Amino acid sequence: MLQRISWKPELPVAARLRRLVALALTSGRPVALWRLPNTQHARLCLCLRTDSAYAGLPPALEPTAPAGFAFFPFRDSDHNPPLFLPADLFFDLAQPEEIHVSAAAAARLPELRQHFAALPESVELPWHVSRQPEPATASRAEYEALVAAGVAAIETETVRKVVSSRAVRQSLPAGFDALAAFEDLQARYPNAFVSLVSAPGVGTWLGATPEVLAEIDEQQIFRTMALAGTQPLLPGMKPATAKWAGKDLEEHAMVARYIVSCFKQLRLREYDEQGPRTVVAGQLLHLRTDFAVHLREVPFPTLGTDMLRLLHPTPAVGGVPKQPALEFLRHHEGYDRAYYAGFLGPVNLPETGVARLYVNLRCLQLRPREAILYAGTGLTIDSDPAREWQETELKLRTIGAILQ
Ligand SMILES: C=C(O[C@H]1C=CC=C(C(=O)O)[C@@H]1O)C(=O)O
Repeated sequence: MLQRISWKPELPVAARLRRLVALALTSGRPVALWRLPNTQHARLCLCLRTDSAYAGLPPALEPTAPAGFAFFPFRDSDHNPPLFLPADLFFDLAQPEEIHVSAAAAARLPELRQHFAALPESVELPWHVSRQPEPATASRAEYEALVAAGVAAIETETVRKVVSSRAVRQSLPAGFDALAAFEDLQARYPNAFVSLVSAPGVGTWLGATPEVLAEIDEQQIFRTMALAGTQPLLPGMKPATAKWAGKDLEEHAMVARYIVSCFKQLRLREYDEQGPRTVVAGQLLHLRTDFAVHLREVPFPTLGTDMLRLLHPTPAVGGVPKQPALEFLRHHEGYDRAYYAGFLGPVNLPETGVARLYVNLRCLQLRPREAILYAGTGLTIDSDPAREWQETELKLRTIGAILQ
């Protein structure tokens, strides 16, 4: 249980946010900031017990599970530890005069207040930097060869779909400020889940993702979505009348069928399926099918937890069948995705029983002088290497916009 306390009400909100982030970073602790889609205010979760932030299994989504923020890699490895930041301090910019603290934080309040007060006004934010080497970045020819290898694997029926991806390194513009970039992302992409996560051993990640992985809302409705199929949103275009190629429809259908197969594994028939329909994500259009289960109407209290563990990674970021597709990526992709295409979001924070986990797409990793941007594309038998390269270029623009 978190308790509310008054916290420096005289400080302007932006200054208070910056200083709370500084409180975490200057003491080597992890911190997560996020803004839910179609909401106004960001939230912050700060964890005082750094050792307890490293998780094993994906988080439980039941109301009895700890309150905190999950940040999971695409695949489990010692290099990219899964994180669950138990909420010791929670700050909601909608209620800026107070913060919520855990019992552990309440016991250390004098020390925290002192540290906070001692921070200089224009404190430098020492963002965490990943200890992993910079990932290899594919040239156009290398990426097209990867796509061709993916198509060949589909032709030989090793896989039916695989999502290839690449990383790009870009210098940071002079005076780049991650908190200002987080604000910029919120303004640019009101319907995205916008995040800024910084943790020891993990580094610092910024993103604006359109894809829900597993959500339980205030009405106790479990939701997930199939999001796949991409085209640019051109000026004057009406999303509802967008035409889709067979390749996009097929790529999308494989994700939707996979979600249905997860429900089937759990022997759950009472799900609602809507779509596919065209949705806007920044300057892109995607095909989306929404799935919902009314948890109050099915005797399945662990559905969210079980679905999360079955879903990740979905064929929107991995492939079909799952294991051969992941093997293909391990052998051919040629770089470490780290937290790109992993998942992130709050669990029981602040509302008990509400969890919102998203796929970490349209994201970048921050290094001292550069950013590493990530993007991928779903391949089917009809994929054309040049078009898939172009699609990664388009997807990179979403997060790349904050580096201009
Ligand atoms: C893998 C990514 O997007 C996924 C989500 C939507 C559309 C996708 C596609 O059309 O390929 C991808 O499955 C990415 O943005 O890096």
